[in-house]
Amino acid sequence: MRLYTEMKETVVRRLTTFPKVAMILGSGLGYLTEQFEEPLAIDYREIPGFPTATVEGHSGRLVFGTFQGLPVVAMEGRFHFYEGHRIEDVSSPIYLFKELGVSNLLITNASGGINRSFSPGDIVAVTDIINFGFRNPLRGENDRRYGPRFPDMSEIIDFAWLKVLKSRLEKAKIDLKEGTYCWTLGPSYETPAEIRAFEFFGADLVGMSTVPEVIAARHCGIKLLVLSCVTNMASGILKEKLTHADVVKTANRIRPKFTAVVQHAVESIKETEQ
Ligand SMILES: O=P(O)(O)O[C@@H]1C[C@H](O)[C@@H](CO)O1
Ligand code: HPA
Repeated sequence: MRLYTEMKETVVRRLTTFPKVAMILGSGLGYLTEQFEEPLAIDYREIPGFPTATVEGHSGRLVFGTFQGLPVVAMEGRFHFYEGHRIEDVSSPIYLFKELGVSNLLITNASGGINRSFSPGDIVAVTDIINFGFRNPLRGENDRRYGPRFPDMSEIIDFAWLKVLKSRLEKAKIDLKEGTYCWTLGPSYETPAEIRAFEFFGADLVGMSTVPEVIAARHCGIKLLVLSCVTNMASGILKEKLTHADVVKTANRIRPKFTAVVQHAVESIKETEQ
């Protein structure tokens, strides 16, 4: 699509190395880019056709650099449908990554825990998704250069990548849970009745992002891993009020653990390629 080529051209003018790995950093998780060597930040407003990030905890920059010895790019802040973006704009960064030659994408988010065995501060590898946002970024004409009209969704993540990550984390004694993420539109948090319904349908986590990005990544064939930070128990479970300030606070509290898990996730890419 012309738009993605234009985005790429603008970005490429500033780059010396093309990224191999891309990351989307969820609410309060943008601090990860502090670990990048030789960082280069490009404001979303400089990229033609790129939406702007409006949510607190999402600073709105693409940060390039080296992380664990690999060339990477991270979105400090993502686009949510509830911000008023068109659904195809929410997923547009994925196609920019594809144009840049990215092979592996790590999507992260903050979420509410529905599964009672989860606690705030847990990190969960998302192994499946439920689209209760009822929007699909592939609606409209299909651009066959990126992928098929009807992409398969039977395995949303790269399980070989997850397997290596799990074995590394086990050795490092870092806990990683697994679960299904359910997307709701937001921006209001869910009601307790909605959470009971999502639980009935098999959801372990609830959040307001990620699913459009996953669909786009599957469409264009980028290897994917999804890590969710449980920032709170979902509505009604603990009888407490939910606030975005608390979401960002918990994401910050687990900074060392989250950073370590992402380091292992990127190291794992090297092992899956051996
Ligand atoms: O971008 P993510 O999914 O990490 O952010 C979550 C969902 C909402 O945007 C916000 C609610 O607190 O955090
Ligand atoms: N619901 C939806 N999105 C979220 C939540 C939640 O409980 N926590 C963080 N993002």
